[in-house]
Amino acid sequence: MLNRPLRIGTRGSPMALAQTGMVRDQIVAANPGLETELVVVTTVADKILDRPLSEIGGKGLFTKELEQALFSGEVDVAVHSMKDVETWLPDGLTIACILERDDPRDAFLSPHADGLAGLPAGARIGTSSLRRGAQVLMRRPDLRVVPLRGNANTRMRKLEAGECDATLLALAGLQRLGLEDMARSVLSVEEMLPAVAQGALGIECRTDDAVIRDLLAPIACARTTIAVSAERSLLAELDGSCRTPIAALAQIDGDVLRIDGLLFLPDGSRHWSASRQGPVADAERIGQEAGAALKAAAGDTYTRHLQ
Ligand SMILES: NCc1[nH]cc(CCC(=O)O)c1CC(=O)O
Repeated sequence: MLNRPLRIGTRGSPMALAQTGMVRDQIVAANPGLETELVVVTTVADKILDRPLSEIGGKGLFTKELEQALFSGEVDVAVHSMKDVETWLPDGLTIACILERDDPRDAFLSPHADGLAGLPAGARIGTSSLRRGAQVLMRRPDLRVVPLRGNANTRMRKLEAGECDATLLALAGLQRLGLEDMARSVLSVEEMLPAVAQGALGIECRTDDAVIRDLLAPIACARTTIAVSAERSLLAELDGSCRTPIAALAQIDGDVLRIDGLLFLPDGSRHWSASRQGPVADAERIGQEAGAALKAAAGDTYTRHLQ
């Protein structure tokens, strides 16, 4: 047991604060009497709002400052959207706990249509996500993708102001903000395969901090941990840079895990898909094989344009 308040590090965006509050409630419910303190840490992703993150480059744009706060002891745990956690963590830190996944799908927001199919040719989809942009263009090459950055609230404001005709946001994020009514529809995973780990929250801590790990263990979700490990193995195999549009979703049915992955050229003109399934116990290997299959399918194009 910890005889002082648990210091919980979080980004300061409305979505980050909402989800960290939910995680804190779960930690306290599992550890009655534990006191907590939120520590808001500003990351590069919160500071640079006028350029796509894929252009800013570098790894860990959402996580680096939180990880520094973990190393310095300023915080004991950091709450992340697993989607924002880089493929390889720094030595000494670990994701000690992944919580039960929320809906991994993307929501469609637009004053003009109920879904992608309802948009007229030339309509502008606002997104700075290479994955969403490439996937939209793959299905509707007649649409235009325009950059749209900022947190979810900012993006909705820009949509209302007419900077674009439609946008896509993670449904889980909208739900955590209590704004799921803003969604005109939810895109099926066949129409828009989600990002690796979308909808899953994780808690990072110092690897050797056994006291903290014991506090977190009871709220971990085994199924989500397995699904996310398969998806992250796919990502690791592709060694994705932030210029690489990749989508992947692992789903568990009984003892069987199935993973679907997609790799695209950013303009959606080409794509490669791979699916694998097998026993849940082999999650990492299945993810890795699907990643290897994607890489092999893309061949030269991968080495030249995507790596
Ligand atoms: N890139 C920012 C980000 N990181 C995680 C989510 C959504 C919430 C989640 O996946 O847990 C979002 C916003 C979005 O994509 O709409």
